Amino acid sequence: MCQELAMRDDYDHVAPRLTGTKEGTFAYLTVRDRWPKIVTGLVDQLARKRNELIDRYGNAVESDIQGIMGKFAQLRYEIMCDKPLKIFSENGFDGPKWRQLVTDMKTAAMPDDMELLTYFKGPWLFVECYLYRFIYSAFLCTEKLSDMDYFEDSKQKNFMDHLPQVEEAASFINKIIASDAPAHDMFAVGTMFRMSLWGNRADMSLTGGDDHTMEMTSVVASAKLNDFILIDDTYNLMMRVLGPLLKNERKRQDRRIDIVLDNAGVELTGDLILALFLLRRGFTDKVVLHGKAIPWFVSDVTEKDFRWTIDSLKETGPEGERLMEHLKNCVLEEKIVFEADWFWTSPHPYFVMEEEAPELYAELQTSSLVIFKGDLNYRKLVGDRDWDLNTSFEKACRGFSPCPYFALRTLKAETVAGLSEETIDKILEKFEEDNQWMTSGEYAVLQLGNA
Ligand SMILES: O=P(O)(O)OC[C@H]1O[C@](O)(CO)[C@@H](O)[C@@H]1O
Repeated sequence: MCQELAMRDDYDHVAPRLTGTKEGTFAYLTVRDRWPKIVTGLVDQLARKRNELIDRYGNAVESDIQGIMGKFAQLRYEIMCDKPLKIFSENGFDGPKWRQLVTDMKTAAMPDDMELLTYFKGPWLFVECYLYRFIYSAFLCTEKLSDMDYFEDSKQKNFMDHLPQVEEAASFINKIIASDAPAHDMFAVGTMFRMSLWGNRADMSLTGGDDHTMEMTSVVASAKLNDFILIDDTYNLMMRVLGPLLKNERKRQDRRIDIVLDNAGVELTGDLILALFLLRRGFTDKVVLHGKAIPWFVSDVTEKDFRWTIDSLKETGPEGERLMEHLKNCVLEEKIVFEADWFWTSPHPYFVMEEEAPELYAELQTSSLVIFKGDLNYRKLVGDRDWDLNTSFEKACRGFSPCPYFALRTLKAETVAGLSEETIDKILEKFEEDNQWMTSGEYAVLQLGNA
C-alpha cells in the first residue's frame, strides 16, 4: 500500500494533514455545510428534471431517480453524523482501485480504530475525492442515468454567464497570435498566465454549486490584481523554461507542454487561450490538456466539456468564433490533445504519482513543462498539509519531479508553501489570526517547481 495513505495520526512528522475536525476551519465548514449543500443540489436537480428524464428514458427511469435520491439522503445523514466511509461494491471505471484504497485506509492504516476514516476525521483530500467518487457511483449503478453528467448544467451556465468576458479575451488572443503582432514575449507571457490564473476565481464548488459570475474580465484582472499575487515566479519560468523552449536551439519538433486543467466555464476558455498562445508564439509544438474522466468537484473539465466549450465559443461573437476556428484547427492537427487519466480523480497526492501511475509519470517526463491549474491540483502537489508558510515549495512537493512545473492557483484551502518572510509579515499584519485570505479565492500564487 502507498505509504502516504498510512494515517496513524494527523501529524506524521511531515506536517499536519488537513481534516474537518477543527471547528471554524475551512475544511470543517466544507464538511459541515458545503458537501451537504452540493448533495442537496443534486437531489433538487433530479426532482426538477424528473419529467424531462421520463420523457427521454421512459417510466423506467423513475426507479433510478428514487434509488439515487435514497442514496443521497443517506449520504447527507452520514456526512452530518460523521459516519465511517463505506466500501464501494461496483466495478466500473476505477471501482476496484477505490475499493482497495478505502479498504487499505480502514484496515492497514488504522488497525486500532477503523472508525477514524469518517467524513470529519479522515484526511480532507482523501474524503473529498471519495465523496465525488461516491456521487458518481450512485449514478453509475442506475440503468438509464449511468453516463449523465449531473454537473453539466452549472458548467454550461458558467460559460454562458461570461460571454462578454470571453469575447474580450478572444479578441486579445486573436491580436497576440496575429503574424504581424509585435513580439514582446515577456509581457505577453505574463498577461496570458495571469489571465489563465484569475479564471480560477470563478469555480463553483466554492459556492457549493451556486452561480458565480466574475465581474472583472480576465484581461483587466491580469493588469489590476497584482497586489493579490503572493508569489510570482513568472520571470523564472521565462528565463529557465520558456526562453530556452522559444530559442529551440536543437530545432526540436516534438516540444510538449501539458496543462492539468481545473474548471470548465470561463476558466477553461482562459486555459484554451493559454494553450493557443504557447503554440502560436512558438514555445511548443503540442499542448496536452489533462481533464477528468468523470464529473468531479462540481465544475472540473471532462472531455465533453472541452469539446462543448470550443464549439460554443461562436456564441460570444465574432472574436470568439475566430478563436473557435483556431482551436478547432489545433485539435484537428493534434497540436491540442485532450486526455483523462484515472489518476486525476484518485485521492493521491502527486509525489506518489511515480509509484501509483507510472505510465502517466513517464509521459510527463517527456514534457518540457506541466502547468497545474487551480486549488485542488495545488492541494495534491503539497499533499494537503498544514505547512509552515515559509516551508519551501520544493520541500512541500516531496520529490515530485517529472519535469519543470508551474502552479497557477487562487487560494481556496488552508494550505500553502513557499511564502517569503516579507509576504508573511504583510499578510499577518493585515489578517492577524484570521485565515480567510487562504480560502476566499482572492489571493493567488504562480509557483515554479523543479526548474
Ligand atoms: O476548482 P479549484 O480551484 O480546484 O477549487 C476546488 C475547491 O475544492 C476545495 O479545494 C475543497 O472543497 C475548495 O477549497 C475549492 O473551492
